[in-house]
Order: sequence, then C-alpha cells, then structure tokens
Amino acid sequence: MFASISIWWISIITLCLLIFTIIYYFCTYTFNKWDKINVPYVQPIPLFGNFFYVAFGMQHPIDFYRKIYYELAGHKYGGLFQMRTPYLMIRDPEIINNVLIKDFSYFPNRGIYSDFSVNLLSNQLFFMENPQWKLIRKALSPAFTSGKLKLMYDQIKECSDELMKNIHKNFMKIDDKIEVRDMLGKYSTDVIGTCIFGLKLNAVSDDNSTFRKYGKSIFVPSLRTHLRELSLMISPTLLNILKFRDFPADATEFFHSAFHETITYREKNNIVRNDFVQTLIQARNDLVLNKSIPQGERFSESQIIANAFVMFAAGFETVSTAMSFCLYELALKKHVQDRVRQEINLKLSKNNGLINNELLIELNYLDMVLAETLRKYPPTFALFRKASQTYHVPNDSLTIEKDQKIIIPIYSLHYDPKYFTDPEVFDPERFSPEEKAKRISGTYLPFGDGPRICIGKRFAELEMKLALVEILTKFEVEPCEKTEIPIRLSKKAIVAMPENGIWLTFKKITC
Ligand code: HEM
Repeated sequence: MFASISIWWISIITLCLLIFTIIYYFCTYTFNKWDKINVPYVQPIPLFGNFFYVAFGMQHPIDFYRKIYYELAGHKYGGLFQMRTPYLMIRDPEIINNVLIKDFSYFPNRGIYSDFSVNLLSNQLFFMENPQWKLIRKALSPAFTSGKLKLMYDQIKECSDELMKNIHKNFMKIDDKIEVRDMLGKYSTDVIGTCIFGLKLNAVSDDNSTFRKYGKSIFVPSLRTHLRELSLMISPTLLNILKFRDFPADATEFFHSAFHETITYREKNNIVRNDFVQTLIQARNDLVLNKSIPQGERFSESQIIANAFVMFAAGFETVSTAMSFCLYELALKKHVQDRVRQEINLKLSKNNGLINNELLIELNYLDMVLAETLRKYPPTFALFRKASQTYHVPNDSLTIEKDQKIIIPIYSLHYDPKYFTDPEVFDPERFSPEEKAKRISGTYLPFGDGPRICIGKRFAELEMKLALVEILTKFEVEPCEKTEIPIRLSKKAIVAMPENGIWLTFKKITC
C-alpha cells in the first residue's frame, strides 16, 4: 500500500516538475538572444522580460524606454525584452539614419502585428507591410503636396473660425478657464472631417458629436488595449486565441460605415472634388477595380476604407495634443508667448491684417516654438521597424537578423543632454537656423524619418499654426489654479497624453 502511495506522489511531483519546466522554458527561451550574438542587454525576468512595471501600469512606456536607454549608455545599441519578445534598441544616430533612410530597403516595415481578418480598420498604411505599403503610399501621397495643402487652407480656416467662435462663447457663458486638449481635439476632428472626408462634422460646437465620441474612444487608455499589447508581446498566437481587437468594435463599425457611405455617395452622385476622398476614389479605381493589375497587387474595398480611417486616427489626437502642449509652455513662458505674438502682429501688419497660407509660412519663430514643443512632447515616443532581411551594420560587428524588431527611442533621444542641453527646459532657440544646422541628424524625430516618415507632417503643421495664430492674436494664455505643473502623462495611453488634461486661463486682448 505504502509503495503505491509513494508512486502516486512521485508521479504527481514529476508531473508538476515537468509542467513547471515547460512553463519556465516558455517564459525564458527567447532570453538567450543577445548573449548569443554578444549584444549588451538589460537583464530580463521570466515572462515579463524588462516590461514588469509597464505591464502592471506602474510605469509609462516613455520612462521604461528612458531607463533602458540610460542603462545602455556608452553603447550604440542594446537588447531588451518586452515580455518575451526581444527588441533591439538603437541609440546611435548614424545607425538610426541607416535604418530609417540609407538602408530603408532592409527595414521597410514597422513589424506591428495585427490580424487583419478581425481588425478591418488596421489594414492600412500604418500597419501594412511591403510591397502593399509602397503601392498605397504612392497612391495617397499626392493628397499632401503643397498645391493640395494650399487648396485645403480655406477649409481649415472655416474650422479655426468655428473654434474661435466657440472659445468666445465659452468665455462669455462659463468662465475664462478652458481645458485646451478637449477643445483642440474637437477642432482637429473638424479639420480632418472636412479636409480628409469632405464632411462638416461641427464637433467644436456639438458636444455630442459621434465622430468625436468614437474618435476619442480609440485613444482612451483601456484594459483591452493594454491586455492586447501584453498578449502580443507574450506570443502572437496567444493574441489570436484571445482575439483582442485593435480598436473597440462599435468604433470600428461606425467608422467603417461612415467612410463607406461617403465614398459610395460621391461615386453614385458623380461628385468630383480636389480632396482626399477623391484620392481614395482614385486609389480604389487603380488598385481595387482595375482588373489588369496582377492579383498580388490588388487591394480590397475594405483596405481603401481602412486608409481613410488611418488619416483620422493618426491625425486628430497627435495634432490636438501637440497644440495643447504648445499653449501650456507658452502660458508658462510669458516672454516666449509675447515674442510669438510680436512676430505674428508684425507679419499681419505687412499683410493688411490678413491671415493666409503665405503669412503662416513666414512665421519662423512660431516654427521654432512648435519644433521645440515636439521635441519636449513628441506624441509618438518611439519608432518601430523590423528587419525584412539580414543586415550587417556598416563598420560594426553587429548583424541584425531577419525579422528582428527594432526600437528607436524618440523621447529618450530628445531628452539626451548630449544632443539637447538642459533637456527639461523649453527653449525654442534650439531650433534657430544656426542651431538646426549644427544638429546631428537622427537625434530629432517627432515625425519619424525616411520613406515611412509621417505622411501628414505638413498638413499637421499648417493646421497647428493656423489655430495657434488665431488664438494668440485674440487671447493671452496663462496658467490657472487647475494647471498641473509639472504635467503628468497618462501611464496607459499609446500616445504621450496628459493624465488630467491641460487647463489654462484665456484673457481677451483688448486694443
Ligand atoms: C503633430 C502631429 C503629428 C505627429 C507628431 C505625427 C507623428 C508620426 C510619426 C512619428 C509617425 C511614424 C513615422 C515613422 O515610423 O518613421 C507617423 C506616421 C503616420 N502619420 Fe503622423 N503625425 C502627426 C500628424 C499626422 C496627421 C495630421 C496625419 C494625417 C492626416 C498623419 C498620418 C500618419 C500616417 C498615415 C502615418 C503612417 C505612414 C506610413 O507608414 O507610411 N499624421 N506620424
């Protein structure tokens, strides 16, 4: 009897040991990656890698990358583990330039996984991989030429006029304190609506705007997005089993049908306009309906719709957050605000008081202020790439294997005192023509770089400058008792976003 009990115990213990060994192996077997190729790395812990505090919402990814960046100080690159997935962080500007620009053909993709069969709206420019990415980027780029931007000016101006009306209304009805991120989020929703989709959304004046509601829901930090990220870093297979979606289902449905209706309405009614919807219709004709192109190069209807969505998703939160941080810094730095206003007023007086596209182009100091805002608060805090083939780093022993995921830590580079002295200080002089000429390329990357650089960069700059000119010529912005100093960033957001909004006082300029 004793013999059978001990056999039973031995079997149980052996089974437990076996299960423990399998789990331990699963949680750690990727961790020898950097030792094998002699790359410095930060010591991981089973399953979580270096990502433990981020996984439990105790650390912002920005702080996480910053910590790794400094632990790898003195090295051109180094390894880290986001859960079980090994990433190569590149710190050296020359290698960064090789990856983004010079040797782009080795790194054409971001390597951000999405199962397109359940995430229809992710099947677009941002997530797409070569060769499809190249085809669609070529088809959509003509929508953002300087000629096209000039044509969009009047539409953006209409939105900024609405914005100003709303600020005045708010001013008279409520008080002089405004949460600027919400207000500017409504403005950027309207701008994208009219310029990209030809839709008058009126989010600025309509508190119940559905576009605004669903737009916000894409970026609101949620447990779903967090768990999605974590399961992906543990294993894409796990993500496929758990089927976490990239975006909430109701938002996906809403945007899919809204964009589908817009495109089909234009087609049915033969409406031809010189705007982004027209570019999408053209892309649909060339890449979906054209039977003469090879099957592999053909796109689906749903991919065209997803590319309408990406302009909305990538364009509204980034712009409104950047403008809000800009106003925040100007409120804290009165002398910089005065100088911006002086420049605007000087140019306005030479332009008969008229705000137009040409005037905006001439506002060089405002450009410097915006550039410094995007240095201090880059909405996208890191760039991602994946090697599509094995790559030997020139003049170095490192070989980057095919499929290796790469992180370029924008935020850490922007705060490295080697490249930006006193990085915590907001100083637009860093972007004077002389300082810009001295800057080491590959250290300032708010819009990314190379062929995959942000497609909406110039559109965003135009939109931001116009709203800032309108606001700063009519109001002085100041901090109030609700202004958070220093500002705290949300630990869960996928873009650099203030935790509690940005409250500022608006004082009417009377003269
Ligand atoms: C302040 C505003 C903005 C910032 C800071 C910003 C930043 C970025 C960054 C860092 C990337 C990744 C670039 C890379 O990987 O090298 C990106 C990509 C992208 N952005 Fe923006 N963006 C802004 C506004 C916009 C706007 C207004 C639009 C659309 C109208 C837009 C559309 C896109 C798209 C579609 C991509 C993917 C491009 C591709 O993969 O080919 N962005 N953006």
